[in-house]
Amino acid sequence: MFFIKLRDLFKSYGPVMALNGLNLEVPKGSLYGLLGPNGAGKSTALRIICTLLSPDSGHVEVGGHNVLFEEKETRRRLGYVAQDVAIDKILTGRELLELQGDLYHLDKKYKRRRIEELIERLDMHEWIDRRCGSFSGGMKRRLDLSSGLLHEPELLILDEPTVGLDIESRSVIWGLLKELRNKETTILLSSHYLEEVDELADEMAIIDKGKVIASGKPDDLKKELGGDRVTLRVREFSDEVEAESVKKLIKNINGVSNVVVNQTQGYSLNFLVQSNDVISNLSGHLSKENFEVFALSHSRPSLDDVYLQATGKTLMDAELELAGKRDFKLENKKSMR
Ligand SMILES: Nc1ncnc2c1ncn2[C@@H]1O[C@H](COP(=O)(O)OP(=O)(O)OP(=O)(O)O)[C@@H](O)[C@H]1O
Repeated sequence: MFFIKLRDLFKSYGPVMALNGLNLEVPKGSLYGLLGPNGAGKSTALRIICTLLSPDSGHVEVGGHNVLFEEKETRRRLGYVAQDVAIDKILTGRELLELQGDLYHLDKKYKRRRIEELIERLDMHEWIDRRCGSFSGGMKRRLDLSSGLLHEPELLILDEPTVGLDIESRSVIWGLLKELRNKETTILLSSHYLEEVDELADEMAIIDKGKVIASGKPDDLKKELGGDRVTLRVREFSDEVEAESVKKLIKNINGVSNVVVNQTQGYSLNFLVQSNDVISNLSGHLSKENFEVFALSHSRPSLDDVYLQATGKTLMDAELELAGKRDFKLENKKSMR
C-alpha cells in the first residue's frame, strides 16, 4: 500500500522547470530516500507534498487524501523538517517546542510529556534551556526534528536532514529515524549524500532534472548493474583527450560496460566488468595502444555507480555542473516572498 503518490507533477519557477513530470510512490511505513544533486527538484517536490507550494499540474496524494484539495487534513498528518529554518534567537529551545506544541493545539499534559521524551531521545537536556541564538547547526537540526515530531505524525518529511552536520548529531538523527521507521512512521527524506540513502532507505528514487530516473531498493539497484566496478588511471593526472582515447579502447573489450570518464577524479575511468578475467587482461589491451595501468581499484558497485549508470555522470560532477547554473541570491529572494 502506498502512503504517498505523486503523478505527473510539473512545477516551474519562471523559465526554470524544477519538476518535469515527476512520478513517485512511497510505501506506507517505509523510509524512502530521494537522491539527487542540488537543484534536481527534491525540495520542490517535498514542499508540494507538505502543502507549502502548489504544482503547476499533477496529482498529489497522502494517505488516500488529495493534498491539493485537503490541505488541512494533510498538514495534521505530517511533520516537516525543512532544509533551512530561521529559528527564533531569543527563545530557549524548550520555549520554542512549547510554542510549537501550542500551534498544533496539543493538550498541555501530552505536550509536556512529548517535549520531555524528545529532549531525552535526541540528547538535548544539556542545552535545551539555552537561547536558540547560541545553538550550533547540529543543535538546531535536532530542535527542528523535535518540532516536526511533537504531534507524532504518521508521515515525516525531511529535506537534507544532516547536511553539514557534525558526526554526533548525524548519528543521533539517523538513530531516531531508524527507530521511527521501525514504529511504522512513513519517512520521506531528500539527500545528496549517497551513504545516507544507502544506510537508511528501504527504497529510493534518483531524481535528475525534475524526474525520477531510477527507483527501487538500494541493494536491488546495485545488483541490477550486474558487475563489479573498476576505477582506472593510465597516469597520475590524465587529460580529457587521453581519457577519451582510453575510453574508446576499453569500451570495445568484451565484458566491459558503462565506461565513463570521471572528470572530478583526474580524468580517471569508471566502468563495470562482468568477471575478474577482464581485469587480468586489461593491461594487455592497454599496452597495444601504448597505455599502461598507473592505478586500478576494484569494488562491488555502490549507489554512486547506480547514479552513474542512470545519469551518465557521478553525483559530484552533476552537483558541480548544476551549481554553475544557479542563482542562489535570486532564489533566496523569491522563496522569502
Ligand atoms: N524560489 C525559487 N525561485 C527560482 N528558482 C528556484 C526556486 N526554488 C528552486 N528553484 C530552482 O528549481 C530547481 C529545483 O530546485 P530545488 O530546490 O527543488 O532542488 P533540490 O534538488 O532540492 O536542490 P537543493 O538541495 O539545493 O534545494 C533548481 O534549478 C533551482 O534553481
